[in-house]
Amino acid sequence: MKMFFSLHCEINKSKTIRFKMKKKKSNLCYILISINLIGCWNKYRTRSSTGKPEVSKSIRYQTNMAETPALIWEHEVCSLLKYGELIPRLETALGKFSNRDSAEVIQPVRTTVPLQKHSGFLGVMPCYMENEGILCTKLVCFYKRPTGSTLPSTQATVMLLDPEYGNVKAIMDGDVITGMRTAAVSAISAKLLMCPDAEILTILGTGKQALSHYNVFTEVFSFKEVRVWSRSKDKAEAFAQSLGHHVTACESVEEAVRGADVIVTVTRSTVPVLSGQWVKPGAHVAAVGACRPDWRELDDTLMKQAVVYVDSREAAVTESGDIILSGAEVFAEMGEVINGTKPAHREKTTVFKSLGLGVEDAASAQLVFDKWKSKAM
Ligand SMILES: NC(=O)C1=CN([C@@H]2O[C@H](COP(=O)(O)OP(=O)(O)OC[C@H]3O[C@@H](n4cnc5c(N)ncnc54)[C@H](O)[C@@H]3O)[C@@H](O)[C@H]2O)C=CC1
Ligand SMILES: O=C(O)C1=NCCCC1
Repeated sequence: MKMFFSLHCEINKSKTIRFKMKKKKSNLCYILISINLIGCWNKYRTRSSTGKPEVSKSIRYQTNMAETPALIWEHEVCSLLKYGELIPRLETALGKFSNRDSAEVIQPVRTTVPLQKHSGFLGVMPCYMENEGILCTKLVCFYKRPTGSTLPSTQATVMLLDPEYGNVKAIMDGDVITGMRTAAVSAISAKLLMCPDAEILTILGTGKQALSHYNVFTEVFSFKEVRVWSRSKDKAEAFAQSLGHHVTACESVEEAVRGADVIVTVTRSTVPVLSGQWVKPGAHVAAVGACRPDWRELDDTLMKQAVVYVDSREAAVTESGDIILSGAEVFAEMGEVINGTKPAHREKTTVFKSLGLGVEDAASAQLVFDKWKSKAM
């Protein structure tokens, strides 16, 4: 085995020898690979019989045989991901993203494939963080569901890859990651942009994102009052009751947002639901829905009176109907505020338009994987 291996390396290293021995090399490589595979399989079998089906990295190097990817299910992601650890990782990731240094983050605007027959989209969200050795992609389907539909409006899967070998290291549930990282980023926006004495939180929408936003906002901040609104009063009441007695269900958007210091919009609406005329001057709005260029949650009045922050400038002018159709100017990325290169106008009415970034998924997935590995050891 040893003799064959060194010969193999020589051939790989020297282009001249490769060229001269071309015919021989391909035959030889064939034999070498076969022998390596047999060697590898023997090692694999030995380990399997001891209960640990893993191929060592050196064997993988010779054969390009990958370890079996870890499968991390929803309940595991749920038990591993905690806002206390997630928020600092996301702050770092957003700061790096806004540096536009390709060794830190390469993350294009997501590719979106229309699923016309099903009124939905497949979003492909890759991200490479070279300095941290993180290569990740999320696949997320999201839909415009009709009223009363019980089908999920978003479903996601996240894949972590080894950037050197190209194999998949882990496939994990993406729904909990999407719920938690989106809410955590909104909480970061509020930490930076809401008035320091904020007392009233309003959540418009009562779905998955509404719940994750309620969870993180009440974990990180101490609001005196929480209000929720849904198009159906019954739904708003059921949601409020599921959260506890201190949450008020409101009949109209206006009633829910008047006087609120922080407003979270997490609806599937494609037309404006929140009007600037109801928003208290100095309030902070975290706008999470309306992630298509022709979808809206916020009206022109609000978009024009607010200082607009985004997660990504490129994504904002490609994907956000609220920004594109209102003609509002983007003032800064959240990462620029984190880096101190743009100010946080806490005293003004602010909108954080969230679209969701692959870099947020990458940072979250790496955190899940690190914790999963340390638990498995
Ligand atoms: N910015 C980001 O990173 C992310 C954004 N999203 C978006 O956030 C929004 C909420 O997502 P989920 O909570 O997962 O969805 P969900 O389906 O669980 O909840 C949606 C809520 O919106 C309400 N709703 C539906 N149509 C409405 C309308 N026309 N007007 C007012 N309310 C309406 C529903 O009753 C429900 O309360 C979606 O638009 C989704 O695409 C989702 C994930 C990440
Ligand atoms: O970032 C995400 O994940 C999503 N963004 C907008 C639409 C649904 C998923």
